[in-house]
Amino acid sequence: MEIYEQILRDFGFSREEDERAARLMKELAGDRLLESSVLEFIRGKSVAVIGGAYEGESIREEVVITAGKAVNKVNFVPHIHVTDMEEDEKILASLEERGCILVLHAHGDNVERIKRVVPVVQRFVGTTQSTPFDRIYNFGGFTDGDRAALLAKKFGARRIRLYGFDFEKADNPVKLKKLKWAKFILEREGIIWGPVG
Ligand SMILES: Nc1ncnc2c1ncn2[C@@H]1O[C@H](COP(=O)(O)OP(=O)(O)OP(=O)(O)O)[C@@H](O)[C@H]1O
Ligand SMILES: Nc1nc2c(c(=O)[nH]1)N=C(CO)CN2
Repeated sequence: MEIYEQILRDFGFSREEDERAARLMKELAGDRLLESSVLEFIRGKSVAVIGGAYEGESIREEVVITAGKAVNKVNFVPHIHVTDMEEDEKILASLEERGCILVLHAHGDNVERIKRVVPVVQRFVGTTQSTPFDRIYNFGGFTDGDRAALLAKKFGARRIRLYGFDFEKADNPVKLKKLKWAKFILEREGIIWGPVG
């Protein structure tokens, strides 16, 4: 069984609702959806991916990708921000204005966020965790952090370093279960290995 199907079962998510959310994102964004080629600049670069447990460690990589609410913990504009839009839409609009490429993820449980965020941003890369279509992409992964790392891998990062990834640190059981999947996916992709995290 593919990982996505295992995740659907594990959490009781619905593929149909994920797909409906992705179609809604497409409808609301239309030709404001960016081609994935805007991410090609990653090729050959060292990439830092910043996760939710980030505590200000210094970053030396050429490209910085923030994941989800981790963006609230950095004091600079990342090159790319990958999110299922739990952050305030004003933050997302402001990041875009300041040159950050937004990678916005549609899933069955963030339909209200799609309706709220898509109208207030200009252009963005849209993603789904189900079947991709028509400029709604699936670069792999599940949580914001592992999706960000898989995106870096897909676009040919020379090296990927994770900051703020602590797979044991969560304030509720669902979050902990999500982090377990993130770890599993990152290990399977060879982005982390052994007893890391
Ligand atoms: N201890 C941690 N707490 C939160 N996130 C973590 C942690 N360790 C790694 N991460 C990664 O950092 C990402 C961004 O963290 P954040 O706290 O914003 O989570 P989130 O917005 O709830 O993410 P998601 O919606 O993907 O669950 C997560 O998606 C996860 O992949
Ligand atoms: N349907 C659905 N998909 C997801 C969800 C979620 O809560 N529901 N959460 C995610 C990362 O937090 C990623 N994908």
